[in-house]
Amino acid sequence: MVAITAPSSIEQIPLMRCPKANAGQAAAAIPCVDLSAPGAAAAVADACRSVGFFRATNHGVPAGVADALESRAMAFFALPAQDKVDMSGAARPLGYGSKTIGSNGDVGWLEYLLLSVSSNSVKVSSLPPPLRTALEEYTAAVREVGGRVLELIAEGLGVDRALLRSMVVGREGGDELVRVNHYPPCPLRAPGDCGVTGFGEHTDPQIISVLRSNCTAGLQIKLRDGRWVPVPPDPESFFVNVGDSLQVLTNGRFRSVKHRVVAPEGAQSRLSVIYFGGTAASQRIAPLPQVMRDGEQSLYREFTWGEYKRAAYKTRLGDHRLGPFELRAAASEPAQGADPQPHCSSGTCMPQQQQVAQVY
Ligand SMILES: C=C1C[C@]23C[C@@]1(O)CC[C@H]2[C@@]12CC[C@H](O)[C@@](C)(C(=O)O1)[C@H]2[C@@H]3C(=O)O
Ligand SMILES: O=C(O)CCC(=O)C(=O)O
Ligand SMILES: [Fe+2]
Repeated sequence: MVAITAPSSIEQIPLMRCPKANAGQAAAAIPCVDLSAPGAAAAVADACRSVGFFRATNHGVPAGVADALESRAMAFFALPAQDKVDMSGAARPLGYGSKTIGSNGDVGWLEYLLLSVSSNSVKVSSLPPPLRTALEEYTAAVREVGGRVLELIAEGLGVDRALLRSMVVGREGGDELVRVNHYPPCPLRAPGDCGVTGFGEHTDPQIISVLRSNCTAGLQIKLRDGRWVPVPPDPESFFVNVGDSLQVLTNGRFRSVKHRVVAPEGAQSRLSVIYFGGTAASQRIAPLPQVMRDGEQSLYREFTWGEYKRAAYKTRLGDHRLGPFELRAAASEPAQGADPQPHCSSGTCMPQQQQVAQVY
């Protein structure tokens, strides 16, 4: 057993190895879409089909809105651990969390706030008022970006422009979340070619996710050919990813992208804010009839967002959550979900589970 002592509010977490991604390929692999350009709908649909992820520019959100949230959030995370819990409640799953993600044993080198933001009220009573205000302003702005992207996706798919947006934005009983993740600099070093896991590989269960980060790198996405590439940070852009629900709504034409975060090795923290656009619990998640070709069968059995969310929250982060809902082998990925050690070139890495058990 190796004792790891780390400074600051994050004391000890199991060391998990997060293989380094292929930096050389990043820029070319990540589509960039100017949301205000005439061809934006086709470009968004292309990006969702090919990668399931893109960088969005010309989104119309003033820099000050995100900057204000960033500074308020950093001030919050600098508070003593007990104050953060007292102000937000311990994550179950909403609230303040540190090192644990979800309730099924996942850990990462991070602390976070996970909030429900439907109808634009941040439902945590005792957050510092300036943070609450910054969160509400940011949420209103990022929701608009999400809504615009959903309109563009609908247009790109050739379905009614309002169809997807109305499942998420302003939807009665809708399920929108905002997550603020803080990854402090990590003093630990994983052996071989690996970093320390900030947030383990996973797909997002919702329809879409819209992410904004500060200048500190760490996010990686998995391309369709299996390669992991780092996402160069760009605080002026938003990064959009396809969630599991959109994969189903398009009958697999768009694929929810696997992504993960490696903890920062330098002196700077990573701060990311993600808006998750989910729908109402009663909403049926099934391929949109307008996208289906004649005679095309659904790849998934019928379910509602409520059913999927309940099932998803019983899974581990890296599990293939859509697996139990798939009807045909064609739609499936390896049943075990996360690769044991997908791309560690040193060849010395072990499956995460064993690492957790072994290294403390
Ligand atoms: C391990 C888990 C954390 C998560 C719920 C889950 O059981 C599986 C999905 C995870 C995820 C990933 C995307 C979002 O960050 C999140 C809020 C979500 O909706 O699904 C998290 C969940 C969480 O942190 O509670
Ligand atoms: O923090 C990040 O950059 C990504 C986090 C993430 O994927 C998530 O919270 O679901
Ligand atoms: Fe995610």
